[in-house]
Amino acid sequence: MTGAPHSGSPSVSHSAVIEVVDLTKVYRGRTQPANDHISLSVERGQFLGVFGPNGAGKTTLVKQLVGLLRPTSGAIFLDGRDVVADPGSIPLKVGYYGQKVAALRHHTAREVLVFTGCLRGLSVAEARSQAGQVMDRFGVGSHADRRLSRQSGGEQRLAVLLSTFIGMPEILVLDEPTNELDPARRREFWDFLREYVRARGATVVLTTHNLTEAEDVIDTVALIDQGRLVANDTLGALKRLADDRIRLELRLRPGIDQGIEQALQTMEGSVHVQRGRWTILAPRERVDQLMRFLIESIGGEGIDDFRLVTPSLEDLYLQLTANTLPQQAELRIDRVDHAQADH
Ligand SMILES: Nc1ncnc2c1ncn2[C@@H]1O[C@H](COP(=O)(O)OP(=O)(O)OP(=O)(O)O)[C@@H](O)[C@H]1O
Repeated sequence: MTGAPHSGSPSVSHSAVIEVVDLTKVYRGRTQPANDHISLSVERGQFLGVFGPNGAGKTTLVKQLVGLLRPTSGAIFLDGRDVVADPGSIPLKVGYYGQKVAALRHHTAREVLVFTGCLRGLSVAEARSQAGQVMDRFGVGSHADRRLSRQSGGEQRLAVLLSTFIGMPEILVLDEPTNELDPARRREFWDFLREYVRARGATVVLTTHNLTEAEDVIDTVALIDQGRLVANDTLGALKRLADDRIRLELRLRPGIDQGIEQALQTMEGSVHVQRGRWTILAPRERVDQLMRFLIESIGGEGIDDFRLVTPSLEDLYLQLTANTLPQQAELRIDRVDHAQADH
């Protein structure tokens, strides 16, 4: 991806809780920067989603935000304080969840939560009370007093993830928080996070590959590709920039596809077929006509399943990272049959 990032606001703001200024990180022994001149800001109460392909530089960025990695050049300010020169206040202000839990394996879930609370200035009684509440909510109760090393991967991560919230820090930096959580706990986590942010007025920076779930909570997007910030704006602004066509997803009963394929070619808009699933992108004003056409030519009984959706964060992501992920860049192509292209 080339060119300046799309941004609707100045990249650095003086009212920001987090300011990243021209940040570059080159790991020892590497020539390619993992973060390449990144500047962005996060306002108080804002929820920033940081996205990008594997190896794009997301973890490198968030580790520098919380003082765990030293920038090669550039600066980071938390509430106006230079993170590199003055790292002392970070643990009090920031709840950080990283991807590794190894160091805590010999402690129980409850200990991890209570220790964290005490480090953030709570009394033992208050830390115990907050730990009990959050563990009850996530059903940790039965294994709260077992060492993490004797718990499953998901249970270990959940305990460490929940410790992020103890002491109610005003800034959260969460690196892939829902990895390894089962679907019910993932849903519970997003609900909990939304409530926390509302109640605390918290500022959040979150990385995830789960764009569909993140879309419901984020305000702004930072898209990183090969170390560079390629897009930074509100979710709405970026989606409008990407595509404002409506997407019709359709699954037809076997044998129907052949009959309508030719007819669909005559329609305006993009058609994408993936192993029996049709995706049709149409301008908003043509959706009525498209639906009528499908019902008339196929009949309701020929349609197994369908949904009409506006472009998602995932569509936006695939479009903006199209240069890195060429096989997924179907949005602007008029007709691609992935079932054939895959072979
Ligand atoms: N300790 C390290 N030493 C050298 N290179 C590293 C180190 N950690 C990460 N890298 C490299 O820096 C780049 C960015 O890595 P980073 O972990 O920040 O990516 P990411 O966007 O978080 O990826 P993922 O989505 O896979 O977690 C990658 O090329 C990675 O191989």
